[in-house]
Amino acid sequence: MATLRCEFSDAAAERAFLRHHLAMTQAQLRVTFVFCSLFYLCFAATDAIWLGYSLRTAVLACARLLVAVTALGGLVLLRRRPDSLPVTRGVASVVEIAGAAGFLLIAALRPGEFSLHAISMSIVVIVIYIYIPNRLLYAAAIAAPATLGFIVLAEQLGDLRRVELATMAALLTLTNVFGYVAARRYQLLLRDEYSAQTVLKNLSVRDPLTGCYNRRHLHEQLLETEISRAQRYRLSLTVIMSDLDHFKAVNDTYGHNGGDAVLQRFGALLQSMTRDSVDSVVRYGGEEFLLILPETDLDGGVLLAERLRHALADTPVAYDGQQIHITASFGVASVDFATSAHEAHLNMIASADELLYAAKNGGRNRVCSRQLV
Ligand SMILES: Nc1nc2c(ncn2[C@@H]2O[C@H](COP(=O)(O)OP(=O)(O)OP(=O)(O)O)[C@@H](O)[C@H]2O)c(=O)[nH]1
Repeated sequence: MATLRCEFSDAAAERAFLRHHLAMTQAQLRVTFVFCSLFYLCFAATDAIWLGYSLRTAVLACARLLVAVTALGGLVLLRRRPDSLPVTRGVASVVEIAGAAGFLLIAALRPGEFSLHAISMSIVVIVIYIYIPNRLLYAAAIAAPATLGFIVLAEQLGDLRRVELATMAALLTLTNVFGYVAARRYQLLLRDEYSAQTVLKNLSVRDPLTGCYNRRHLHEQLLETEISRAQRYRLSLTVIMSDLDHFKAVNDTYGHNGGDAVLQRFGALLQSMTRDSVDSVVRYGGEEFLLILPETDLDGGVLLAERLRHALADTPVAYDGQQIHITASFGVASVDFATSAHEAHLNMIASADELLYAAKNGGRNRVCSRQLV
């Protein structure tokens, strides 16, 4: 975790976290924007009371309207781009900047009430840090300069004694510090909770030895999701069933830990040579692994299986100062949902299993494949 930013150090993990919370973030932004618009608009009444109906009141009304319009424009953008992280972040930052700038203008045009403005400035700072969900760094980069600008305005335009000004500056600095600390704690809490959820989820869907998906996850979700997607878009889907050759002999020669090391290496190889977040690697049985390859035709599946076969056969597994030579056999079954019969996919895994055993019977360390029609 990056301490100051309070974000995951790993950019992919941070993105996944933000995606996970995107709907909640947008809902919070919507409520906040409506509230902030009302807040700015309602206080137009106090402008009229303090300044009467003058040009200044009209300028103030425009400034308030501008903040409200920016916030409402943000609402429209969020509705149009509900899946976009950059848009969500950008909208949050722009509304924060507009709110802070609008408030400074209001304070400058009503210079007689800087003590009251200081209270409102504290609220603005807290809203920026905590109420509007945004990157902590962005919030700090907006709230701190806005506070400084406010103190300069108070010094230039406000009718304040030195001691009053110093107290105001100290209180507003503290508001920033507390706002930052509170926001940081909240961000930490959200990320801790997300990490715990991810660990639990991983425990329930992954095999602890190899980190590959487990068979339960395959049957509960993976397979159905990929088949429905391929059916809907009339795409190809390929599965590869693979099994280490003479694995029992590895266990007998190097012990169970040696066998485990080979399984881990094979699992890692399968994961590293397939596409992240697209292909799925499942530990199907003891030394049997299943690969699900969306948008891949038979030729692509065979090419990958051959690459995997060579990679495993060419690189012995290092274990306890020894080199374990191992090979694997592969069965590749593919369905083209644009052309195949309606029920062709029903026996995909069974077909890949049959092809795997054909490869075993054919002498092992080989690939057998078939297009299912
Ligand atoms: N170390 C270890 N061994 C396992 C694990 N799961 C299954 N096995 C072993 O894997 C071996 C599988 O042996 P067999 O089914 O005879 O297959 P094989 O020796 O690979 O022979 P072929 O598949 O015909 O090439 C058995 O000895 C199992 O005990 C595991 O998690 N760790």
